[in-house]
Amino acid sequence: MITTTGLTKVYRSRGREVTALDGVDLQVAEGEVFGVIGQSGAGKSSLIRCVNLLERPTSGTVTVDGRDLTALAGRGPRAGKELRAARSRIGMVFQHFNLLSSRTVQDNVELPLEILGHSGADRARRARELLDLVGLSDKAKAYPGQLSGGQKQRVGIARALAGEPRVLLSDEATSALDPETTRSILQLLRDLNRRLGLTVLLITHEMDVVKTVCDSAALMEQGRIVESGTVSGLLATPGSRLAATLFPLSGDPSTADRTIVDVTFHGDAATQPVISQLARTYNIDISILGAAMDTVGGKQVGRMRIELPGRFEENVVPIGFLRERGLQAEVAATAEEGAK
Ligand SMILES: Nc1ncnc2c1ncn2[C@@H]1O[C@H](COP(=O)(O)OP(=O)(O)OP(=O)(O)O)[C@@H](O)[C@H]1O
Repeated sequence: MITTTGLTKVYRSRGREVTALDGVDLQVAEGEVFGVIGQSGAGKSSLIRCVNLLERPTSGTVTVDGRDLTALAGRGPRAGKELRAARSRIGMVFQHFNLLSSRTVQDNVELPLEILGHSGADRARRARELLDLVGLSDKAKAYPGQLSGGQKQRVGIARALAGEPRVLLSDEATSALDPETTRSILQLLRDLNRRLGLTVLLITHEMDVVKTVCDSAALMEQGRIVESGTVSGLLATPGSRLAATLFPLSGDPSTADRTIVDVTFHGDAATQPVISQLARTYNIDISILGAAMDTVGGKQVGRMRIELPGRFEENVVPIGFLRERGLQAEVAATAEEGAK
């Protein structure tokens, strides 16, 4: 649904150049919630602003729903009109809501429809439907100043949906909200994704956001995507930094008389009593040093750090047993030798 190839953005100001995007190749599949995570300055905002051409990329292409937006932006006066039409099919939700304080909630939601030239009656009907969808029917006549942060963001989401977009871009939509409100807004995005088949690309600096709603994720650093994939695929990738950050584990490294193994559970394997089977089959004592289980994108996943008695060579068979049962089992770094 969204593809970028070699996307580059270089800002030039006062003789200085800042490369915010450095050849980003991104692929977001239809109907998924895709999260881009990274620290401040990694280039996340530049990426999302280039995806809907709010910002002109320096080079590279952006295709949304089969339309090459970069080509539309480049073809003279008519291009502006075509680009606006294509953009109306991409909704955008902002961190600070960007509502007009002098307009009522309903008038804020109607705004994009006004710009698209819909009649008054049509606009009002559509705005009421959208407010109903985001659970704010009773606030139609209120002004933004009378709403809580979460309610303002619901208005922002209703407005983003006015043009019946197939894609929703979310720029840190929950960063200004408290944890409980964050959860309810993420739940709303998830519901909309499912009910409307909406593809959602969101950027965030919060791992919890990725954990709660994303099917896929990418890690961004210094203008580049350094890891990306489905969350369950990343969890199954040895050495994945995203997986380790989603499920951090602590515990000392393996030594001569013990082997420390990090086990990743996902899919069917997450619900099987594999650890007790392992202990029984090989008659070994297993210590659990740390564990993090959670629901990611509606599926149970998790990681566990366990200790097996004896050095690595003596535990090859038990580790094979875990892998045979569909679990990812990695030996944590040994004190002297580094990772096996
Ligand atoms: N309009 C601009 N002019 C010049 N430099 C800019 C501009 N916008 C962003 N940058 C620079 O580009 C780099 C990436 O910024 P960007 O805002 O895309 O990152 P980010 O990951 O979204 O960070 P944050 O979460 O802090 O917004 C930064 O070094 C930033 O200073």
